[in-house]
Amino acid sequence: MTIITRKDFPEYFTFGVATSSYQIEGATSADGRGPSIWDTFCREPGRISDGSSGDVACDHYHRWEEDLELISSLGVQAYRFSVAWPRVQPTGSGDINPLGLDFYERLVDGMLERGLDPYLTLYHWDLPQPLQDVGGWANRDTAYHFAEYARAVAERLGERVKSYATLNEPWCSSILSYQIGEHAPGLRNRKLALAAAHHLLLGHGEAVKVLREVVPGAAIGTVLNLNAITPATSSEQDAAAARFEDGAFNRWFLDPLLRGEYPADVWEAYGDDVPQVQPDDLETIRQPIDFLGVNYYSRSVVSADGQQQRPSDSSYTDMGWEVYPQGLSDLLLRLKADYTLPPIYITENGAAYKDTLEGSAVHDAERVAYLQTHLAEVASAVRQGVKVNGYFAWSLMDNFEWAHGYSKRFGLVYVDYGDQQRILKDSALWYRGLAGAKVPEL
Ligand SMILES: N=[N+]=NCCCCNC(=O)[C@@H]1[C@H]2[C@H](O)[C@@H](O)[C@H](O)[C@@H](CO)[C@@H]12
Repeated sequence: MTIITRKDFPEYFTFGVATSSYQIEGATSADGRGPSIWDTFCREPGRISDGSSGDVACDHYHRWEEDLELISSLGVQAYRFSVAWPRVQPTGSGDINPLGLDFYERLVDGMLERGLDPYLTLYHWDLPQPLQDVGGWANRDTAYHFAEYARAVAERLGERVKSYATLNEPWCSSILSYQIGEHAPGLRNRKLALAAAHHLLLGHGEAVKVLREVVPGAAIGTVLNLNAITPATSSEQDAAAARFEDGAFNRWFLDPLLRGEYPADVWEAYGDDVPQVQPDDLETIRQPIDFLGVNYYSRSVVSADGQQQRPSDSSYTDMGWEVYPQGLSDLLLRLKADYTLPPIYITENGAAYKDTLEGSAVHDAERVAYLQTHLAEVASAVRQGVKVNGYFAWSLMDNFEWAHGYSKRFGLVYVDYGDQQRILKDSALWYRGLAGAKVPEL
């Protein structure tokens, strides 16, 4: 296995850890927070595999200082977190809740006091429920409400926040949520899903306009989950299926954002389900961004019969995702070849494994290997000329893993949900050795 060290990365490279509001904060009714679609979804029987919710999660809302100390102890330079829209604007429009903004102001100032760069995500899936009551992202108005929410956050936090990402993984917020139904609001309607995807992209564009006005000195971008996609065999049918999957999963978001157009082949295939696009929408969506966040976990091996293939010579994480580090460099080189790109951050990469607590240790060798091999691919892509400015491990700590509840652990830090103890896993110790290493004299 390639052993990587700090000198495999450029001097400017940022190492960080990432979380999201609904997955770690808990305190879902504290200080004026309104209900989100995930509060609703978790109460619907059968939606969450262990019947849990984010009501308590990692109790980060109350333990935020301890957690900032924990992040700082990992030697990272940056912390990627998200703001809960329902804390800031409980109904999703109209009145702003100052107590909600107070929490994030405390958090950001706490980061700065510890020398941590705040990387803020405005939307990591916790849509205020009142907006869903009138259609959610399938309703075009939500895009405009999102921009006003972005204004409220940026006006309070300003340029103390180094980096503002508008969305996290719009594919998940639309297709996984409105078509596949695995995530909140749990609908199964492709037309609504494609409308939601369009309005998420439109909301991104409207928010970029607002952020350019309010925080002109901050870096502004967005975050996509992207896969490397491989045909199962060399047959033309499988190659065509892989091309379509790439169009529907990757390009459906990359092309509007970076080229101002939807992929024509996929658009054609969607027929009457395609979204209603107003004349200026794509110009709004394609506004220049200062970075593109890429969340990479695995690759897709696609066959014409639609079956997800599981190559037998690969290993798999506890999510059943293939461990395929080369897919990350393949993806980055493909992005460089096919698009005019802003700098990239790997805003999420990590793995769930069945962790066991042994005294006060967790020997998560598989996760260490996963991180090492994927970071080696990032270093390789950088050597090949891809402008990658940083890497955020998913996740700082075990947390609420959406439809899997607390049954899947992605953290570098183990969370004992019984007493909320945080325990560094071997992967945290390993990551500290890399992220916290002195930058080599050039
Ligand atoms: N069917 N199906 N799905 C295939 C694609 C699912 C992709 N899921 C992600 O990327 C989510 C991202 C999220 O930001 C974070 O909040 C999640 O905790 C991690 C781990 O799950 C990843």
